Amino acid sequence: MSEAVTRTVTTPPGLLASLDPLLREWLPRQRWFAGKGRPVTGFDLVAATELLPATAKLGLYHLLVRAHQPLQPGHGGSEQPGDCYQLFIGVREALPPRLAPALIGHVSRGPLAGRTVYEALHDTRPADLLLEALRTQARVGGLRFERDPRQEIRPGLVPRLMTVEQSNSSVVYGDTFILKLMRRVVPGINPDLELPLALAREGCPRVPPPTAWLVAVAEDTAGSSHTPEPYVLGVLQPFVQGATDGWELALRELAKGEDFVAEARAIGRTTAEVHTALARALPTVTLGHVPVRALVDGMTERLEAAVHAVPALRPYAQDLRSAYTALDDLASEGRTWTAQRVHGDLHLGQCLRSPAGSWSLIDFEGEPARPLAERRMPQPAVRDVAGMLRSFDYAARTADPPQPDWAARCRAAYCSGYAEAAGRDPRTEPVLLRAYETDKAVYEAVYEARHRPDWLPVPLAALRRLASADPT
Ligand SMILES: Nc1ncnc2c1ncn2[C@@H]1O[C@H](COP(=O)(O)OP(=O)(O)O)[C@@H](O)[C@H]1O
Ligand SMILES: O=P(O)(O)O[C@H]1O[C@H](CO)[C@@H](O[C@H]2O[C@H](CO)[C@@H](O)[C@H](O)[C@H]2O)[C@H](O)[C@H]1O
Repeated sequence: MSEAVTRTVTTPPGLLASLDPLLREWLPRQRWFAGKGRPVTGFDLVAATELLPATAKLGLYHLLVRAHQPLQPGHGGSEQPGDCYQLFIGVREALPPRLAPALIGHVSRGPLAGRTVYEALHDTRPADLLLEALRTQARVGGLRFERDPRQEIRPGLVPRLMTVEQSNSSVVYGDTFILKLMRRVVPGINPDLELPLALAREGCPRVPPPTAWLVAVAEDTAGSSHTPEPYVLGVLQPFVQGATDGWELALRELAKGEDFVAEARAIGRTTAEVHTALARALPTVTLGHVPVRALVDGMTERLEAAVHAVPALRPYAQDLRSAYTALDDLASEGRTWTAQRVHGDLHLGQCLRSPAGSWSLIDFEGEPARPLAERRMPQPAVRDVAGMLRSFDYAARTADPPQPDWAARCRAAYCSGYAEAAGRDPRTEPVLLRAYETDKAVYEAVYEARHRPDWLPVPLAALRRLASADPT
């Protein structure tokens, strides 16, 4: 094992002020920027670490910045603290043409005046530096690069930034590892590291085990906690070579007019294996009437907020509420459910099939918009099942004409596969399943209205079905 490299570093005063006007314009254009639709009016520096001095030919700064954004209209027009983002700022005299898409801008004042700054993850040297820091377990300023000492990282793997649509940014190293760098970050334990680590300890082969990770200790004055909790900023894990994700595969089969039942069954088995391992690895709790009431209240609140944000939901709202009250009624009759840690945002895109045909699950951070504490709470495993059932429906609706029978066959096969591996069939819990499917489709309606309005009819069609007396 290599010795940890510890460096203390200082960053030039006035660094953020000099970048401010450029970042205000650049940040909202990034796919991973969570505050779309509201301008950025300024920044607070949460942490800054110099990874390469800007005095050299190539400089590199690691920044955690909190973006100020005015509140939505109707909230008095004042500003809220806003989200904290992880940025990798490269500094050069001028950008070579291959880095043109990475340009942030030309700095006109302050310590970097006259230099060009850019998104450094596009560049080989900064990406190399991150892997090397993880390999050597470096400590730089408040940044801690850590790794599982049992896993080897070969030096010199060639990096490439992934170009897929994603909520964070990932760099693939030599088709051997993938480093996911979180963008919107909050202090505290991130389930995207916590759950794969717990699954690796259980020996669950269905989730790539974290090889190394990056955390930061930073005092954030906007945070409520006085003892600063570390931020989990990145996770390195083995890259599944030649993998196809379930979404891509499902669409391909649909286009060919082929069934997807064998794969749906295999994904069901995989989900159940992961759930079983999570229930062994981390605490489970029994949900009685009081916690179920809280759950139902949460679902109802999300529905009310969604109806406000997406008026097209209004005609179904009353009937959808009944999906939640039915669950509450069961709980008041004395029914209880086991809750455990779950994936939290499971859909076909989170299932990877290796060329040999085995499935893995990725991306355990949960629905990014929900608070961390909520994402880490034990929940009925049916929640993930509901997410997958929604995903088969999504896939079937991209076909022209939509293929509801295809979806129904996949949904049944998925539940059968789940039952084979878990020893319990999610369909024996129709009330719970309907409540969670409704909650997910409500989330999707808001997500689509915000990000992909053309897709809004997909969750709306599902909500129409779920609002009917027989939602099967
Ligand atoms: N271990 C892995 N092996 C191969 N590809 C992966 C792996 N992990 C993630 N990917 C690819 O990277 C994409 C983004 O990963 P994900 O964890 O879903 O990031 P995000 O949360 O930013 O959406 C996935 O859709 C998948 O294509
Ligand atoms: O990309 P993330 O994993 O953060 O998830 C978000 O985006 C997903 C879309 O990319 C969204 O998923 C919805 O669309 C999928 C098809 O593109 C479909 O398979 C899912 O079932 C559906 O929920 C996801 O909800 C959102 O959190």
